[in-house]
Amino acid sequence: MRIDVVTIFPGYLAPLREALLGRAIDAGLISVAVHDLRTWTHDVHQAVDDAPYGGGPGMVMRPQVWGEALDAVVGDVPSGEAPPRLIVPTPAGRPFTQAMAHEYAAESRLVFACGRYEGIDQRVIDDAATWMPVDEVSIGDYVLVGGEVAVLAIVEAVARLLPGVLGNPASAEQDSFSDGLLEGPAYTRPETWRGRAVPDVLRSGNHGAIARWRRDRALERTAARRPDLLAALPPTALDRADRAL
Ligand SMILES: COC(=O)COc1cccc(COC(=O)c2cn[nH]c2)c1
Repeated sequence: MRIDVVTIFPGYLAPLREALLGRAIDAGLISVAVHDLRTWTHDVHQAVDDAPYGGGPGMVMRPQVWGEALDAVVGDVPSGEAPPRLIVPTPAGRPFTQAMAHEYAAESRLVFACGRYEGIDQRVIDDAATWMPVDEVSIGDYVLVGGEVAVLAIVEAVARLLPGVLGNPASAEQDSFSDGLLEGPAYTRPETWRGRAVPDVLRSGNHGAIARWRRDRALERTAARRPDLLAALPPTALDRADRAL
């Protein structure tokens, strides 16, 4: 997978080259190119923003700069080849989910546009949408200073789904949300720690009982923390034993 990121703070994306993702890049599973948006400014101040039409606080990112940047970064899409998907992290976006992470993992190329200030001039999005799919996505209901942190989160969530990136692919299959529920509690040695023992069932070797116990804990946690996920489950997802909980 080829990943391009356009940002005014390229250094913010350095963590992509660490650890797991760094190894995936070295293994050639992912290529990451980070581009400084100011490359496409032409004034001495390298201005990337300007005052908002209609007034109001803050600044808006200029369309000319972004337009040239995306033209250059995306480049000419060879005919017959699918264009890359442009992903723009924004508080006003569609919620990013594990299902979307799987969709993105199937793409051969992703381009990320990191907005700042009050955002990018809407015409950049509207223009880009005429020649590639554009997703405005939110990683949560809060406001960051810029899209870079969101790109780190999205790239990590997507990259770990790519074959060969995770040492143990099974753990991606048993992710939280993979069965629509939150992951339950996990334990490792020692058997007792600060007077707290590991639940006996987990040491029983009874795999049926262990699976039941884990599902019960996942259902309890989901009901307590994310009743919305429980409500969204298809009726067939809960068996009789689940309902008895
Ligand atoms: C068209 O899109 C834009 O103009 C994006 O502009 C901005 C402006 C400020 C901050 C951000 C970064 O995203 C978030 O804060 C965010 C994403 N998820 N949850 C919070 C992006």
